Amino acid sequence: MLKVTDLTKRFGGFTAVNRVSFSLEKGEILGLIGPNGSGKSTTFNMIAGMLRPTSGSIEFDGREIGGLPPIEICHRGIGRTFQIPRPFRNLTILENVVTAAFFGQSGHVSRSKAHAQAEEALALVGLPTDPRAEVASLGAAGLKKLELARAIATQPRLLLADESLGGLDETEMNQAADMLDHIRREKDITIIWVEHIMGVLMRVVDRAIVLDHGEKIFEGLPREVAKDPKVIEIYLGTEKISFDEAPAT
Ligand SMILES: Nc1ncnc2c1ncn2[C@@H]1O[C@H](COP(=O)(O)OP(=O)(O)OP(=O)(O)O)[C@@H](O)[C@H]1O
Repeated sequence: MLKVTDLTKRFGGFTAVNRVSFSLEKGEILGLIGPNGSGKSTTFNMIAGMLRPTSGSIEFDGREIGGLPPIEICHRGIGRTFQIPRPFRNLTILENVVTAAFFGQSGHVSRSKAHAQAEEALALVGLPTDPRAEVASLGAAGLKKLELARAIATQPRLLLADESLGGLDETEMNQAADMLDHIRREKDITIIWVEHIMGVLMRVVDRAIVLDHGEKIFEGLPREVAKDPKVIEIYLGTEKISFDEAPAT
């Protein structure tokens, strides 16, 4: 479904992402992890169209999408969440999601269809579909859910979830991880999940990729990540540490 080949991004003389390649099969959840500044968001932003790749290719369903504008990428079926939710605060929760359904899909979407899709997305993440429910009533966990609902409402086939658990407590993190898994099954969506909180992530993903200094240093099954010497050395430090106990970086 997605094939990334030799993807590279330079900011001036600094290489933030260096010849990263990976592919993704339909229905998978791929975890993209790595220390701060390792190039996760830059990779993400190139796939979502917020950044133009310096070189390399990004193929989605066999067609090159590298360098296309974000709205075009969204219309082709790639939805994304942002690390820091920025909903329209002067709109209700439902209106925020209807707006995403309305503008995030290619072709004409009727008001009633956008409305129905928004209600479905809100129900899927467990937020109220009550048309009066205000954004101001949401805490950190609720805002993350709204972010997810807005992305789902665009009817993506591939969802890019950017650090969706930051700022949540442990119970909320586990609920959010279960929710992503539920969404994948329910909506048949493929997911790339960028996350710092590895214990929770590893429970849900099918495969993980680890970036360090813009390079891919590991790709494999979640259970193999914690055993990989390069990952232990570069990502976790030399201290013996279990992934479930690993602190958020
Ligand atoms: N617009 C930019 N201009 C210059 N350097 C940038 C720019 N965006 C990112 N970088 C640099 O590229 C590197 C990779 O950043 P990126 O945000 O992709 O890392 P990350 O793994 O997502 O980190 P975090 O976990 O902190 O979000 C960092 O050193 C960052 O400072």
